[in-house]
Amino acid sequence: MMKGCVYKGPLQSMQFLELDKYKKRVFQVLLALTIVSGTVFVFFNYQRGQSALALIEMAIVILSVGLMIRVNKIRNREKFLRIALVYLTFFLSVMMFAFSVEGVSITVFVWALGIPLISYLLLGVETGFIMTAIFYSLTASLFYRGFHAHVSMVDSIAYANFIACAFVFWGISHSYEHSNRFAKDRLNQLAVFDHLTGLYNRSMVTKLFTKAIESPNTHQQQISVISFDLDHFKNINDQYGHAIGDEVLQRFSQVLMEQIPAESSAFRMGGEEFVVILPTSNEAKANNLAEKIRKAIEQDLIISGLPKAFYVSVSVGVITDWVKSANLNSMLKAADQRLYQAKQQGRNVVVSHG
Ligand SMILES: Nc1nc2c(ncn2[C@@H]2O[C@H](COP(=O)(O)OP(=O)(O)OP(=O)(O)O)[C@@H](O)[C@H]2O)c(=O)[nH]1
Repeated sequence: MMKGCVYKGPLQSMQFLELDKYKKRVFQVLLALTIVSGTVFVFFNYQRGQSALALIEMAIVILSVGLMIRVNKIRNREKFLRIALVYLTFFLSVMMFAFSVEGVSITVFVWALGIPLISYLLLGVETGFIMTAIFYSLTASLFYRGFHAHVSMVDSIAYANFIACAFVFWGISHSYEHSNRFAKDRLNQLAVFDHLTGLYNRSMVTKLFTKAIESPNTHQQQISVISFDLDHFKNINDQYGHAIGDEVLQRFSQVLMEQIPAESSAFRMGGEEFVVILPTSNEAKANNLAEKIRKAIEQDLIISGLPKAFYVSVSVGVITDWVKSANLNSMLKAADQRLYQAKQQGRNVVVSHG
């Protein structure tokens, strides 16, 4: 079985992880809650003579209003995470300041339970973990500094409950964000790659073709589309079963990945049909590549579990066009017509004219 296929297409440079909409929503909710509760606390703290705290709270309310107006326009994931990190650091520092104010009620520490929740939901697993570790440690030291002298007054069971609760909140936030990321990665994978062969799936053709022709300095160049269709594949399934048929598809995909150059991409279009997009190409280059792949497949294909090697061949259609006039649909259509001619000519051939 083929494992760990190396993708040669321009995957690395593509931003698949679009800005998580839910993180944006969490941020908006946090901002809204900060504006409402912050305004209440500004009045409350001003009334009881805590003007320094009231002033800092007012600053965070104003900052939150500003961000609330801007946050919807942020499209870039990294930028969003940077802003969220700076905001949350400021927000949690204000919380720490509130914990350290002289004469503060012990109940104010209950707000610390929200630290892992907002850190993980906004910033993800790694940064969420670091933020929680830092601000939980600060909370613990501020609690110790303010209350250790009166610790006999504190109900020790309530104290233990609070600590246990803090760790439960941390653990749940961590595992939730972790499984959420796993599910998101899996979804991205399913949306992009064919599950059997690991090649790009059909839905990626338009995206990667557009990316190839829109790359800088390609305007004066040519691009090729190569269509492949395994010959008499139905016979393989009928003769050896679908599992062996699947293995042939995987082995062919492996050959494709080994042969195509780094800047190109390979797709499984469905069944036993494959396409390669070859940027910065010309007719000779595309033809040579198609021939090389056809010959590589023509060799004995050794499949595990079978008593002897058997032959597999592929028919190929090639089309090359100038990038400035290239159109994906017409190129795919032309490559398929040539592929059809290859089948008509008896299979196991490359057709690049006609
Ligand atoms: N094992 C396996 N078979 C598949 C898969 N998808 C499609 N097929 C089979 O691929 C076969 C395609 O057969 P045909 O379209 O008749 O083509 P062919 O036998 O290759 O004949 P030519 O293309 O004319 O050479 C069918 O038997 C499908 O069931 C798959 O994922 N796994």
